[in-house]
Amino acid sequence: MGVEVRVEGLTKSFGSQLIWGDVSLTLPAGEICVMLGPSGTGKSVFLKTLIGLIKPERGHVWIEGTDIATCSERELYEVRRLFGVLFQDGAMFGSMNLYDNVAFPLREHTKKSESDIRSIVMEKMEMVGLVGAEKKLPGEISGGMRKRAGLARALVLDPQILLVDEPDSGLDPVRTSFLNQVMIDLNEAFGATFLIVTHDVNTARTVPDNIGMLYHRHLAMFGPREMLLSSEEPVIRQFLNAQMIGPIGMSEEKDAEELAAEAGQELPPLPPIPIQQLPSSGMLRPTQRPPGEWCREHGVVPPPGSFQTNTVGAR
Ligand SMILES: Nc1ncnc2c1ncn2[C@@H]1O[C@H](COP(=O)(O)OP(=O)(O)OP(=O)(O)O)[C@@H](O)[C@H]1O
Repeated sequence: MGVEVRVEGLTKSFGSQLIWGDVSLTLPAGEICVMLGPSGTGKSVFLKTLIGLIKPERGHVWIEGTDIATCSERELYEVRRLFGVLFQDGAMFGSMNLYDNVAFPLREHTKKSESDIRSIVMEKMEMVGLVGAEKKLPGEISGGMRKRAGLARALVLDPQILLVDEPDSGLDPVRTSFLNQVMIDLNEAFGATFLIVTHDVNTARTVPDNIGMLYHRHLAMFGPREMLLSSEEPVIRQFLNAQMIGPIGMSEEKDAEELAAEAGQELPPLPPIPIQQLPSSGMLRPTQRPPGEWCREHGVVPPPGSFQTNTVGAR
């Protein structure tokens, strides 16, 4: 079972540049969360702060009673064992074949025998659909395969928390869908807590249990998927529906002139909320809520056509 990550009042600047301030949210144990936001809003900085690679000026990141933001190096080393991380480019060693890349954390951090290492590596390679590619070098395979190899490597130490930075960058929509399915199946199998940073609106709409969005140096919203997909909040509505009308412009925020030019323009209606993607087993994951449950519990009427199986992006 994954562990909860509780973020309280987190603030980070580089010099005089505030990246984001007063960010508070909880990644619930075992759930899949997605963090969205226009380019440059500090999503990668947020991931790095969660594993203590970047120190915030203020705030806390609580994991099993340890505050990553203020703990000692020794405590940090211990807590980091709970994490698996997939960086944007897969961060593979170019001169090592995939087998050795995936085996690397086991050889570095454990005293396991080579035969134990082999069985773990092959198990994870199978989970991400890479059996048969063990001898290939990272430069000889596609971007999608590199991401899956990175995922296999992030899993070998059985992490309780998995951080994934832009799994879809550079992938076509079909490969993105495959990778999403792999992550959902892994969440079902291991129950780790997932945080996925993405720009892909379809991924954000169909994969996670919760969605957050960083915008304009703060956390604009964080909550259950159905809450954000039914939200009328302009920034959330514009981003999750990939629309041009709204407060977000090319340079993050539109200026007064741009906003005035849009005054009176009618916003398109909210599109239907798709069904959340299921694991390959076809059963709900342990932390997955039935379609429409959040809306019913909160008296929210979802947009017409919501939760019908034929919605684009749903299975
Ligand atoms: N180590 C650093 N020192 C100084 N500034 C940094 C550092 N790391 C990131 N930044 C700045 O922080 C801001 C946020 O960067 P970050 O990469 O987190 O954005 P992002 O939301 O992940 O963007 P994208 O979606 O384009 O990947 C950028 O302006 C970046 O230049």
